[in-house]
Amino acid sequence: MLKLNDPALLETRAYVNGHWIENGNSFPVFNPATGEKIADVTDLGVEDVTLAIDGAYDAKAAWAAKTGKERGTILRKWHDLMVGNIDDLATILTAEMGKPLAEAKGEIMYGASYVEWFAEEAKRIYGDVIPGHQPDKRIVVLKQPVGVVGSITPWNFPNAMIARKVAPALAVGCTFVARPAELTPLSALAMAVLGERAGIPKGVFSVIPSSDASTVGKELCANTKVAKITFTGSTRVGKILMEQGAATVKKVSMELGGNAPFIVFDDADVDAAVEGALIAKYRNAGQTCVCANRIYVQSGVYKEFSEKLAKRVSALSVGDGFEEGVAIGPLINEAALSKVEAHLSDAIAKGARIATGGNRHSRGGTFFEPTVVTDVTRGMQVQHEETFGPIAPLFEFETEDEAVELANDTEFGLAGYFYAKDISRVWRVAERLETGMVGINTGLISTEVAPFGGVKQSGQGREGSKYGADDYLEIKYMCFGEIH
Ligand SMILES: NC(=O)C1=CN([C@@H]2O[C@H](COP(=O)(O)OP(=O)(O)OC[C@H]3O[C@@H](n4cnc5c(N)ncnc54)[C@H](OP(=O)(O)O)[C@@H]3O)[C@@H](O)[C@H]2O)C=CC1
Ligand SMILES: O=C(O)[C@H](O)CS(=O)(=O)O
Repeated sequence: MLKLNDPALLETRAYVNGHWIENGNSFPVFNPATGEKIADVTDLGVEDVTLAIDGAYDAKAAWAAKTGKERGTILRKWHDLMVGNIDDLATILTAEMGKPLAEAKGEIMYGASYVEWFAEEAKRIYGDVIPGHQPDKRIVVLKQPVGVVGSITPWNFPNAMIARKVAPALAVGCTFVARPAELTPLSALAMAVLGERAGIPKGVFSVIPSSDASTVGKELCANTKVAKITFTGSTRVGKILMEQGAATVKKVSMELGGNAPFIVFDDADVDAAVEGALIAKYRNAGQTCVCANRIYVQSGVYKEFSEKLAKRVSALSVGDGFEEGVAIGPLINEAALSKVEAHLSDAIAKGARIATGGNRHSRGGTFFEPTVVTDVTRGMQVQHEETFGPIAPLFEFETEDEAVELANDTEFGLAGYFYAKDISRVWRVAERLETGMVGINTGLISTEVAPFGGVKQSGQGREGSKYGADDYLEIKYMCFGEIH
């Protein structure tokens, strides 16, 4: 049993229209570090999903009629409760997802930062007044909430990925039905407990755990009361949802897969680049969409960088996220581990060499040694596929053009990183990278103040920043005639 200051935060019932419900069906949630079952969570069927959508639809008028300040005050209270319960929220998160407790606390603060940001933005959803096109005309543009939002999110950031969506949605007056990943529903349910305490009205925010993602997704996409689908996860599933949503012309926000290049130029600060690579690659054991998936190092610094990186990586501690000092937790499941091993064996078979790591960890289970692989070349899977694990594949390159061409040789375009000092090179490379986000001399770019999102097949829409509310708003143009 988890040791919580407030045991009520370990909620296993579904939260539908302000009611905590059980229906006799449940699915188990396991701790990936130990394999132990944490809890059995209510398993909702499509009829319950429809109930949640109906409730969100019925609640939207009154919620949108509140002032931005009134909605913002409730969101601010929600933020304060998340921060005030950070220890319990992080414990629940580490237990169900596996990341080290320090990273889990970081995620709680990161998720809460979106709630805080949009608590403030709620008062600033401005429209426009446009000079009329005829003497008697006056033109006004309103921004209005899209309505009911259906959300589907992944297991790797089970708090922040929901917070990054629900905060702007509620801030502008939308209502929200959240379906968390089957592997990690407890963080979402804890958010609902605190949302209820913060005063979010019944029906405005529901959490619908389910073991049947496909059926829930189909209902969210098909139900005409749902105005928008917001999704974070793989590009494969994002395409399914976009196709399913097309039948009712659903608005979509898609935060999809990544394949981030990390480029180290000859004029880089190599020590800084090593530190940047450590966080960009090994945060969440490499299970983030903005992880450095490919590391390109210019020949002049290749030996120094690869040796320094391998030395730092070999010292990373692997273990249960609750253990002091652990940097690398377990992978989420056996399938994730198999993908990591497949990418590694493919690279080795095609001539790559292991500089450190390369094996399942002696801890067993889904623990894997943080790994650095050198002599990686274009024909290997790690160049084109997202590994989603603690493997750093190093490619050597000669020229800037070669690096940019290699970096852009992917259907993905979420994040990209590079280290260089020459200011002209910095601008040239940053402008040429085909990504939605670029880290320059930094390996950590995620923040609520900036627009998070991708191009190409990494998705569409932006989350966070002054741009983040736009995804949840419609523009209405009003033309006043006969004004004399
Ligand atoms: N751009 C971004 O911000 C992020 C992108 N990702 C990407 O997602 C992948 C890893 O996450 P992962 O969770 O495995 O991705 P998936 O796309 O498999 O799952 C994401 C969510 O979609 C649900 N889902 C799966 N199939 C369907 C379906 N047919 N209809 C509706 N929902 C469905 C899953 O449910 P369930 O798990 O219960 O089956 C889960 O809740 C990687 O590619 C990663 O890059 C991940 C996080 C952030
Ligand atoms: O799910 C993810 O991978 C997150 O988007 C990564 S981040 O926002 O924490 O960088």
